[in-house]
Formats: sequence, C-alpha cells, structure tokens
Amino acid sequence: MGYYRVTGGGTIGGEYTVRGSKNAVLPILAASILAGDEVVLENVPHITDVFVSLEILEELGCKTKLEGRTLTIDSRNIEKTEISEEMVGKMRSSILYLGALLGRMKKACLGHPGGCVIGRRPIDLHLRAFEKMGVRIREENEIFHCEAPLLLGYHIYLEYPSVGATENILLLSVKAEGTTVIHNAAREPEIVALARFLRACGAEIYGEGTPTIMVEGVRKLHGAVFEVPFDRIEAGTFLCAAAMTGGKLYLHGAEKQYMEQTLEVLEKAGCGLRYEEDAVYLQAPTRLLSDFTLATGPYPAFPTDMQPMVMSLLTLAKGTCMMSETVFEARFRHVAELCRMGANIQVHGRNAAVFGVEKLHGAKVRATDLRSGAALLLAALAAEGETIVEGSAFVERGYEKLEDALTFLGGRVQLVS
Ligand SMILES: CC(=O)N[C@H]1[C@@H](OP(=O)(O)OP(=O)(O)OC[C@H]2O[C@@H](n3ccc(=O)[nH]c3=O)[C@H](O)[C@@H]2O)O[C@H](CO)[C@@H](O)[C@@H]1O
Ligand SMILES: C=C(OP(=O)(O)O)C(=O)O
Repeated sequence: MGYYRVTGGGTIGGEYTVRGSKNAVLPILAASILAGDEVVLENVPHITDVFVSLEILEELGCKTKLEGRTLTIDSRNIEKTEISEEMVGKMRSSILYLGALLGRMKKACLGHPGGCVIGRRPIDLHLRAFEKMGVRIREENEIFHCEAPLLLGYHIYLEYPSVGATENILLLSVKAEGTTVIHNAAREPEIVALARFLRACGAEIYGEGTPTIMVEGVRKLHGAVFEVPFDRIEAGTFLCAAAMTGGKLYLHGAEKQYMEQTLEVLEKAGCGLRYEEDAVYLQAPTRLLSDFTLATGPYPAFPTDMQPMVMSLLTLAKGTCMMSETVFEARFRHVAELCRMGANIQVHGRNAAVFGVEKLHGAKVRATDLRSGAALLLAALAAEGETIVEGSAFVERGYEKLEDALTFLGGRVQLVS
C-alpha cells in the first residue's frame, strides 16, 4: 500500500470546489440497476469506491461509461444476480446491491460487506426488514443467498436510524407490492439524495429527510439524469485543513444547511465563517480554541465521519474537548497515531479527552481507515517537519487526489505508490 509524505508548515488556503458525495453516489449507483434503463449521473467523484462500484455493475451485466464527471449506466441487460466476494469485501456499500438486485431480479447472492473497520457493523436491521417484506434468506459459508418470489410492502420499525438499512429498505420497496413505511428512518442528506434519484426514475417516495418515509411500490422505473450533491465530509475536511494551518479558504459548492454541526464546531473553535448560497468562506483564528463537548450521532447531530478530522483539529486548540463517539464503538484508532505526533488525548471507552497542545511534530504514522487517514494528513500539514502517513489506499476510497488538492492549496503532500 502506498503512503503520503507530508512536509508540515504550509498554509492551506485559496479556492476549492467540493466534489460529489461518496456516501450519496454509492447508493445511487446501486439504485441505478432498478431503473432497467439508461441513467446519467453528473458530478461523480473519481474515488476508488466509485471505481469498485463500476466493476460490480459491469460484473452484473451493466454497461458503464465515465467521461469526466459524467457517468452513464445502462442496466437494461442485467443477467447476473451474484457479486464476487472480492468486490463485496472491498467496500461497505456493496451491501446495497442486495436490496437493489432483489428489487430488480428477485434474487441476490453476496457475501459480507467490507468497508472501514470502525466497529462491528452488523447488517441485522437490513436482513430483518428484508424478511418482513418477503425475502427468503439462507446464509451459507458467510454468503447470503436471497430470493423474493413476492415482495410486499410492510411497516418497518428500525431500532436505530441506520443509514445503510434505510437505503436498503428503500431500494427493496420501490418495486414491492403495496405500501412500505420506514419508521425511525435515517435522515441524512444522502438518504434524501437517494430518494430524489429514485423519484426521478419514477418511484413514489414521501417523507425522506424525516423519521418516517413512505414508499408506494410501482411496477416499473425508467432512466433519469441526476446530479450528485456535494460531499459534506470532504467539505468539512478542507475547512479543518485551513483552520489548522492558519489559512483562508473559499469553498465552492458547499451548502451550510447540510453541514450545520461541523460549521458550529469550527465557529466554537474560533474560526471566522461567512456563507453564500453554495459557498462557505473560512478564516482561521490565530489560535484555535477548545473547552466544549462534542458527541457524534445520527443526522442532524454531529457526523461520526467528521470526528477524526475534528479531533485532529482540536489537538492544537487551547483548552480541552470531551468527545463522545456514539455511532461506531471502535472509531478512535487514529488517537494513538495522533499521539505519536505529539497530541495529548486520553480515551475511555467511547469518550476521548483532547487536551490541546501548542504544536505537533512529524512522525511515521499509519491510517487504518478512510477518515483516520484524512485526520492524520491534516495533523501532518499543521505539524513541524516531515510526516509519513501510511495506508493511502484507505484515503483514496473517499477522496479524489487529496494530495494534489492540498498541494494546490498550499500544502506539501506527495503520494508515493
Ligand atoms: C457508505 C456509507 O454511506 N457509509 C456511511 C453509513 O454507514 P452505515 O450505513 O454502515 O452506517 P449505519 O448508520 O448503518 O450504522 C450506524 C450504527 O448502526 C449499527 N447497525 C447498523 C446496521 C445494522 O443492521 N445493525 C446495526 O447495529 C452500526 O454497527 C453502527 O453502530 O453511515 C455511517 C453513519 O453515518 C457513516 O459513518 C458511513 O460513512
Ligand atoms: C465510514 C465511512 O465509509 P464506509 O461506510 O464506506 O466504510 C466513511 O465514509 O467515513
């Protein structure tokens, strides 16, 4: 696996246009097979999770063409209902092909999904809902063999507003017979994007973005043209980079309303923020400030995906921040690495106390997942001296050429493959 070589001390600033959202485009790619027609997606990010998705779609029999940021998917001739273990193991969102394939083909066969190792990540909520809607599931050698001779709408009560389970149920229900209601549904902007895409393809969905989503099954969907919304986590990552390095950043394409909690933290940390309709302007303070508490949670609470980068930022803030990770039980693996760079963080179970220090120093550190990699890159930019961040492939899952973007903005980041 490759690594990044970062020379700290530069200031991240200037102008940057945020890419399309990883967590929005991945479910939409799975959903495209429900259309059974040609789908055109605009603003598609060039990240490895998208490339893996394209391989899955091709494996199933779709034709795909990526020209610039425009992706065309023709799913008219799907023949297969099975996805190889290798592909499924590469990313978390491969589990969404279960709902999409069952909706389209009434059959699906795939293994346990991969993705970031940040906790146990079971799929019990997905499977229980599927069974209620008429899917017969047999697990053999860690492979799920699923069949749905008749898909029937149902009232599903989610014990937890799981993003993936809400998406999978949506995918399964759009072509089921009758009405499906998802209670305690996830409300993330990525759910809203998926519902909008499916609606553009002819689905009848109501209430996305609220805890109750209703779906009236339809017989057939059709193709559509759809623009992938901006990546609120990528946006937050760049804002943190500027905030930690004393920069001024004008971020095009970022909409305040979808990243309120992250912006609130940056404001509390002393950053100057100004908003336009689809842009955010940040000016870093002379010294970042801390002395507040922060807990991750399902949207609209503070996003767990921003926790590692915000923790990285707070290592340099004056004061102490008590952070709680309520979503994933093992999402503090970046802490030990940040401490190698001079950070002072103490972890007790799902809580971490971040005691701000004056400065970080370069070290050899290792990313263990996508966002821990981003967090370490940010720390490296702000640190004195050179840092080696191993595990670049994790970062490339969700950021498009992050080394080039950060270098363009004034950092010194080199990817060594
Ligand atoms: C590709 C994608 O969009 N990934 C996002 C998605 O992941 P993902 O869809 O995996 O996250 P979930 O919302 O499902 O998981 C949240 C919590 O619910 C638990 N759970 C989930 C499903 C289930 O059947 N049983 C169960 O117990 C998980 O272990 C976790 O503790 O939402 C997460 C929470 O915002 C984000 O961090 C991920 O970036
Ligand atoms: C956890 C993440 O991704 P995934 O669910 O794809 O592993 C993430 O994007 O931070």
